[in-house]
Amino acid sequence: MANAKPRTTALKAKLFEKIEAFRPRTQKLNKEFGNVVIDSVNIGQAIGGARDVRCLVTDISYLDPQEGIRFRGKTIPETFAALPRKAGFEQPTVESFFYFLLTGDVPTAEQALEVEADWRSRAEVPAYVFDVLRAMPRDTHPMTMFSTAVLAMQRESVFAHRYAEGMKKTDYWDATYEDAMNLLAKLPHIAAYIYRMKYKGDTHIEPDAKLDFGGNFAHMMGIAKPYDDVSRMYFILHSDHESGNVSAHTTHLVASALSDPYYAFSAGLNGLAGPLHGLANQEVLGWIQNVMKKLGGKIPTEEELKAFLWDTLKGGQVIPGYGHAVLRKTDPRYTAQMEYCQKHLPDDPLFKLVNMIYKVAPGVLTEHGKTKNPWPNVDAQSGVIQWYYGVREWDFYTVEFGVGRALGVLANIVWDRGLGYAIERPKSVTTAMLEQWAAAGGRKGKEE
Ligand SMILES: CC(=O)SCCNC(=O)CCNC(=O)[C@H](O)C(C)(C)COP(=O)(O)OP(=O)(O)OC[C@H]1O[C@@H](n2cnc3c(N)ncnc32)[C@H](O)[C@@H]1OP(=O)(O)O
Ligand SMILES: O=C([O-])CC(=O)C(=O)O
Repeated sequence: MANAKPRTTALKAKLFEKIEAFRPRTQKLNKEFGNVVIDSVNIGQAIGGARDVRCLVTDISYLDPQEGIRFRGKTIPETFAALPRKAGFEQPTVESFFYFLLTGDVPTAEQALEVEADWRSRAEVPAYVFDVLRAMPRDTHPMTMFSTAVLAMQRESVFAHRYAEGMKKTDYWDATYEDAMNLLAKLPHIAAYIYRMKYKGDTHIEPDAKLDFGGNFAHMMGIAKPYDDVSRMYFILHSDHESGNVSAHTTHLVASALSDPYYAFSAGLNGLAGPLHGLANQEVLGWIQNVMKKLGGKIPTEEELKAFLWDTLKGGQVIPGYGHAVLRKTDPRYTAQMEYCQKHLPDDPLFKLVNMIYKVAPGVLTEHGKTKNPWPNVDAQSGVIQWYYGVREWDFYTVEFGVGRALGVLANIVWDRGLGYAIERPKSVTTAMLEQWAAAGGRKGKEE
């Protein structure tokens, strides 16, 4: 079994201190205030995907419908401003961000370097993972490959191993942390391997031990600067979006059965692969290319774009990259990437087209009258940047999203185990019960 040796690092020691200090807050709330009502559920929510039901807890990020995401209390610009940078980097390292996400403290440059060294020591991908990937048909979707690679490594799980040996409940967080760190350290290599196996003639670039997470990913992808900074920004922006989104919730749910982080994250990736969630970023590129193809390769006018948006809606399809289950304004992750494009690729034709969609689509969606949020989400802008730097195989984009999302969902399940969260098991009811409660004006008795 690889990577089974328990380690002590400053990050782990700090995390332990934080978890120990936090536990009494959760325990007190649960024991003394467990009956305090914080929400109620109506029939629309039971049928409609539990929208807005407040029944999950996380302190790692919070999504305000108007303002967008805050990581550990900081907005996106505040987060990027606060984190230390290495000389010559425009963006903070993923390592510094992960330290922040996990502990809530902004690391010093040295503390971020320690995470770098720690991940480096765990980065070797077992050879059988590549064998598994190579055994799959080459036209398999890269998300299927990515999720399979993660699942294949389940045999490495420190959590599963120690659980079988009778690990104490108070140690669950420790084994989860070890798995999370082992897994994170390997993801850039696995993702880049899938990319080059599928799209670059099966030629591969070995990792460079001197590089950080984002830098090494760019290096193994075979893409020159500033793709390293692009990757750092991309992974940080896509990391976490509180707990209710499909990938975070799935990871949390599966881990609540004490399935180890390999099982849980692989499941989360399968949710991210849905077109209403992470896969929307590949759908956006596909949709744009369709517009251009229909117009013989030329950039559409605003009127042509409007007509194409209506065609999509009348065809019963969604406009990918627009709308959101929680957000009611332009996603600040969209804005952050738009600002990057304005600075680095202002004249790119695809960027101009995406800006044109931003000008036209909210009006069309508002007139269409269905969506509660006509504004763009993160997926509307991310593909443009990848395309510009040469990653034009858009079915790969969700794999990059998944590498970023790992940071958030794995940090969350470490804390879940630290705070002793229970197995998740909401109650289901039947349609006949809903009809009965609808006729009675609510569920009055406690009979069912
Ligand atoms: C990283 C991420 O996961 S961000 C989201 C990525 N997904 C996309 O961009 C796909 C396009 N967007 C959507 O499908 C939706 O807006 C979602 C899935 C993101 C949110 O879904 P919901 O919370 O159910 O949205 P909402 O309450 O506004 O939906 C109401 C109606 O508007 C429709 N609607 C919502 N967004 C759109 C859109 N972009 N285009 C067309 N119709 C839309 C819904 O399909 C629904 O129609 P229905 O009543 O016929 O079922
Ligand atoms: O919050 C959501 O439901 C979807 C989303 O934007 C994300 O997970 O990044």
